[in-house]
Amino acid sequence: MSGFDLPSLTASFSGERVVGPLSLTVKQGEQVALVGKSGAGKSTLIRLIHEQVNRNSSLVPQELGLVNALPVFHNVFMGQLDRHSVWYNTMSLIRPFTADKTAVRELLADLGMPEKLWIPTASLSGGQRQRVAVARAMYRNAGLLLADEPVSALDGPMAHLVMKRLKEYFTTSVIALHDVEMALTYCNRIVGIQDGQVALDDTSDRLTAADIMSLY
Ligand SMILES: Nc1ncnc2c1ncn2[C@@H]1O[C@H](COP(=O)(O)OP(=O)(O)OP(=O)(O)O)[C@@H](O)[C@H]1O
Repeated sequence: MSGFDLPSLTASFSGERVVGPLSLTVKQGEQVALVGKSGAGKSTLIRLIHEQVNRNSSLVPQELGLVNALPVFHNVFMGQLDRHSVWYNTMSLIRPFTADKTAVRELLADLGMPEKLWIPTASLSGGQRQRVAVARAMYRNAGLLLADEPVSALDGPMAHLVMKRLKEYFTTSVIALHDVEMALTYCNRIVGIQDGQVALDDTSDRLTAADIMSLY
């Protein structure tokens, strides 16, 4: 499964509705940017989608979810933990297999940080940590990418490199983005969220930055 059809998405905190009720259908091949002002409900919506599709997605959460005590290799390898036996995962913790080391090193090279394979994750910069979370999602290689501001800590050229890689790697995606130009460049559909509801839904080629800015 890479697309999804979720008819009834809602989320509340302390009895207050912050998302929905709304329905969202994403077809295979759609690369969807979720846009909207801070607090509109984008992260909550990504969490709701992830709860429903779970194992069938590669997730880049805003808070990254890295294990600081482990080197970069192991954090990226975690993307495939549920695909291996307990024995294989334990062996990989102690002495990783060559095929996995090669695959993870190649992913890191694609993201501009090949030399960081054995570096403790705690010692990385914010932008490097964000790319480790992106590499973990790529290593998982599920049909659907769910990403919450995956390039927010990266400088311009690096942000473009990572968005390009994500676009090449995942044919179907839902990505929360603050950068409107980035959304129009790397996604073929724009879904605008306002007060927890869908306020805009169109293909990128029919929208301008000004159309999207009306949400802010
Ligand atoms: N754990 C929580 N407890 C209480 N309220 C929450 C919680 N998480 C989110 N909210 C509320 O839900 C609403 C939507 O938040 P959400 O994080 O989904 O917005 P967002 O569009 O992703 O914002 P941003 O662009 O700043 O990340 C906000 O009003 C927020 O305060």
